[in-house]
Formats: sequence, C-alpha cells, structure tokens
Amino acid sequence: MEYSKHVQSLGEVILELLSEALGLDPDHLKDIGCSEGYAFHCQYYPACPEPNRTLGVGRHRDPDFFTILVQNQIQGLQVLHRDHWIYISPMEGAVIVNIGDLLQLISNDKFKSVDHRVLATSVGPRVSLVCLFTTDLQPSDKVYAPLKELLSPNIPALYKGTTIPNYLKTYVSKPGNGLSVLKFDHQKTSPTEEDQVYDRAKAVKAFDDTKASVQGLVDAGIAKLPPFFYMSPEVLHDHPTLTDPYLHSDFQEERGFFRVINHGIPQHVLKEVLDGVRRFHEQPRESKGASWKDTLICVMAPDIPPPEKYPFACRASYIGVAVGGPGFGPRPPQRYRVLGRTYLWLLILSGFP
Ligand SMILES: O=C(O)CCC(=O)C(=O)O
Ligand SMILES: [Fe+2]
Repeated sequence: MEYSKHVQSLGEVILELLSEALGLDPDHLKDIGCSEGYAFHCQYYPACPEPNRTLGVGRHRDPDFFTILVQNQIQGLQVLHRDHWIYISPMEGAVIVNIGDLLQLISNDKFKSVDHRVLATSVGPRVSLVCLFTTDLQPSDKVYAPLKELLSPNIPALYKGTTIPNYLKTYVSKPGNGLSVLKFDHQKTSPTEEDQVYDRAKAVKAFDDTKASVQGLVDAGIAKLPPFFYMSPEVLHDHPTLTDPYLHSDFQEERGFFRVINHGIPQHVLKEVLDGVRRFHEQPRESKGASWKDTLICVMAPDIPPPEKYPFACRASYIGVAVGGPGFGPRPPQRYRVLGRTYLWLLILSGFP
C-alpha cells in the first residue's frame, strides 16, 4: 500500500509534466481522469529451460494512459526503436515510465505508445511490478478523443473518440480494427509447425487446470517447455536486438520510454515491493496462461479492495499499511513542478541502457 501511495503521487507528477509538455494547464491530464484508475500487474518470470524458444511477454503496447514499472536486476525488458530491440537494462533504484495507447490517442500522436516485450532468460526469477494507469474494464461512458486544445484547422484529429471499455474490446479481440487509427501493430501469431499438429488452446487450458503455474514447471525440473510455450521464429526474431548503446542516444526523446531516478520513492519501498511480488509467486499458486511468466493483477483505483482480499504474502509489503482512497498522497514536491516546462528530461538520469 505504501508503494501504491508513492506510485499514485509519482503518476500525478508525471501527468503534470506531460500536461505542461503539451502546453496545457498542469492539472489538465489529471482532471480528465488519466490517473483515476490504476492496477498493479505483479509479474514473475522464472528461469526458463529453453529461453530461445519463447518470450516472457510478447510484443505489445500498453492499453493504458501510461505505465510505471519497477524491475529487479534480471535483464529482459526490450523496447522497439527504429526496427531494433533495445534492452531497458535494470538500474537499481530507477523506475521506468512509458506512454500507453490512450495517451497517444488524446495527445493526437504528440506522445507515442511504444512496442515492448520481455525476453525469457535462463537466469531468474525476473520480477517486475507494472502499474497501468487506466480504469481498464470498469464500466465508463467517458469518451476519450484527441484533446481539442491540441487541434487546429491545420492539425486535424487523428483518432476517433472512444470509451476505455470499447477501446479495450478492440485491443483484446480485434487488434488493428475498430481503433485502427491507433495503428496498433499486434504481435504476429503465424502458426508454427507444432501449432499445426497441436491444439494450443486445449493444451493451455489443460495446463491451467493443473494449477501448476510456470514456476510449478520449473519446480518440477522440466528440461523442455510444453509446446504451447513455443513461439515461431517469426515472432521471436522479428527484429534484431541492438547492443551498441551509442546508436540510440536519441531513443528517449523519440519514444515513450523513460527511466526516472529522482522519483521520490524511497529505495527500501522499491525493494520491499519487489520482494513482496517474489514472495507471492514463490508460494504454491494457480496458473494463468501461456507466456513464460506468472501474473497477479491487483486493481488499486478507483475502487480499492479491502486488504483481506489480497494474498497474504503481498499484504506485508504493500498492502499492510492502512488503505487510503484515491487522491491521497502528498502533493508533488515543488522541485518537480518547477521543472515541468522543461519536460521530463530533467528527471532522467541517463540514456539507455
Ligand atoms: O515485466 C515487465 O517488465 C513488463 C511487462 C509488460 O510490459 C506489461 O505487463 O505490460
Ligand atoms: Fe507492457
């Protein structure tokens, strides 16, 4: 819970900076509800026996306004930039912020949501806590469209307005349709040879029914993955990974991924929250699907569930302290606000990786 408070106030600071970067009043993005809802995705990627045949998370863009992410020291997160995958290397104490589709939509492409993925690796576990700022599937009639303040006769709206639940329907079920104006470039899922002789959905369900979890497979000592984890070479190697950091010094400026260090969240809180995610996933638990990771989703706002709804292992680290309501948390420190106009760059330590 303590982390939740920090993440909410950091989220509001980021929205102020982004509002100012768009030439709007600092409260604009907050006032239209961009930090109204948020949910934690607590990810656990066990060491993978065949890391070259699957991914932790396939290529995607986040279906939210923006995301605040903390990761442990195991490398894996990559961002697509100019047709190359670039590692977002772990840096102790830093948090990662990235723009999601909904900010791209309302900013009329001034901010770009960006493709990213997580590689599976033979070392692990990789642990991350991903906070998605969106009201997600909660019913809402609120329509989001390119902000009229950003439009003019010369700058027409690039996107149609949509409610968040409607946008999600197109994101989940028909990538590329509906809001095709979002130019959503979904992960290619062309069948592999195995898929042709293998009923993937049935196998995934059977795996889920065993309640083994991905970690459960590792505990069982498997040397080969169940075939439904295998991804086609076309998906795995759609672009080369760039290893020369000097080639992408322009990267943060162009793309919607930032590494933030002076975020005001105490180091011990970051550490405790990642330890909590790890502890949760290292208990016996149920499985969820066919990416090389296990996930726990906690919706934190606008409706915060009572602490007893949370799995015990997490409660101690970030649910244990008193539960507050949306809008709590300290005002952003003055230093952030003064820096606003100069955009997010002053919050950023260095280029990637
Ligand atoms: O685990 C990570 O670092 C990122 C996962 C991710 O991209 C997501 O949950 O949207
Ligand atoms: Fe993501």
